[in-house]
Amino acid sequence: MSGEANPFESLQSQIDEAAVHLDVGDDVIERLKHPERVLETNLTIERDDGNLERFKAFRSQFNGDRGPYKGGIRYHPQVSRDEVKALSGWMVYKCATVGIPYGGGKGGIIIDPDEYSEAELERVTRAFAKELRPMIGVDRDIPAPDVNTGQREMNWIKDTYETLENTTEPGVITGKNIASGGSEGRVEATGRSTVIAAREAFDYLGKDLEGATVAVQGYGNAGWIAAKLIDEMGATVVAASDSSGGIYNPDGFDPVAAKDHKNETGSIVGYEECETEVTNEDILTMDVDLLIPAALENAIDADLAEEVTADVISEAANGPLTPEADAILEDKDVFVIPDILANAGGVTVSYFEWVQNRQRFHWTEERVNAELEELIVNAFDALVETLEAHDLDNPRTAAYVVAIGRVANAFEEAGSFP
Ligand SMILES: NC(=O)C1=CN([C@@H]2O[C@H](COP(=O)(O)OP(=O)(O)OC[C@H]3O[C@@H](n4cnc5c(N)ncnc54)[C@H](O)[C@@H]3O)[C@@H](O)[C@H]2O)C=CC1
Ligand SMILES: O=C(O)CCC(=O)C(=O)O
Repeated sequence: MSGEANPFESLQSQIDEAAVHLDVGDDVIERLKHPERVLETNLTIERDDGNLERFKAFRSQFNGDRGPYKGGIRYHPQVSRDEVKALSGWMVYKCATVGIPYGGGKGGIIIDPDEYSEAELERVTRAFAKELRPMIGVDRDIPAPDVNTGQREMNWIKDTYETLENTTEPGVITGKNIASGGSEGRVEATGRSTVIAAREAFDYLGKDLEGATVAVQGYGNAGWIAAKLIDEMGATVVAASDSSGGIYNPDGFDPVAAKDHKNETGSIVGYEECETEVTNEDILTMDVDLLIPAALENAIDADLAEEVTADVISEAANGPLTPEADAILEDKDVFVIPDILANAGGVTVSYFEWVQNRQRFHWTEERVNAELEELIVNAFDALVETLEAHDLDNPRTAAYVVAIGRVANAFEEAGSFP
């Protein structure tokens, strides 16, 4: 977590903003602002040099009213209990926004994966999977990738779970590689929904995506795929950054070649098509039509928000704006597609993966992408309908109005259990 804002408090204020537009009791809203439970655990593994090292890890199960808890696992030095709580809450409202039958969860380990060998990371991951085993399950809680985790870690968790449970249950985790039961299109899904949502927003605002300029903060799974796909849609990616710095070419550059450069050198910085190096702040305040923050929370605070010049922001990252920044951008008429819709492609295709695992069946990539497209477009339409029906200015508030309504409805319909 970067910056000063506490993401859990940001989540709660986003819920409060929407709650005033809903006919849901304060007691129910209060329930929807806190996780049901949080596991805090310590993982001790043997380093390659024979010494032991301890890592703190978390799994937050925020709300299960609409289905099993669902959400990724993050490896990062700045993981914290409150960050994991916030991320798990955003999962609840994300799944409700796109209408998939899940609640929300999220996990994380306080670790910088760059400092450890692959064998050490496998031991840490398997130790975490052992701790998670009693609380996860195909109908209970289904983890997935997030920052610094991917197919490799998901495969290890699946294998540990199945070994300890003496079963084969690939649907206990999503984001696996294809051979281990993964879905076509999952790797691309987060970036794909980010650009589908952006395309819909441009259409809604009467703006042309063809030739529109784009800046992307963060060039990992979500960011680089968004850059590649928006380029394929006819927009021009002029700037991008990763944790080492940023690159800029006013005429645009090839996002795939920039990714190749990152794969070869560890960073996009130095990519030859972009002679100009820029800071992350430059990227976020650049005069572009579309800004895609795809790194971490709190990337844009109030001060930076004053400087933002993009017309549309599509939030690939979770929680990239502080609440103060959100309010400033609303005043400036920047159309912000909230994370709980823009990046919902990841969990949506995770849902498709889980469905395929349960069916013991494999969908084509065409089918995955077509079903994803339909769900994201429908969710965008519901957001716009709510925005207009409630005369709201902030698309995030509209998304929360839709999502909280659905979660509260599921809770109230379930009745009370003594
Ligand atoms: N992987 C997924 O399926 C999903 C990811 N997300 C969100 O997308 C965001 C990015 O996640 P991934 O792409 O999966 O992670 P990743 O680990 O693949 O990539 C993260 C990228 O952000 C960059 N970065 C980190 N700090 C930065 C900084 N201060 N400035 C600029 N770049 C910085 C890193 O260098 C890296 O390029 C996170 O907020 C995550 O929660 C959301 C939905 C699903
Ligand atoms: O694929 C999933 O289940 C969750 C992805 C995730 O962690 C997110 O959407 O933030």
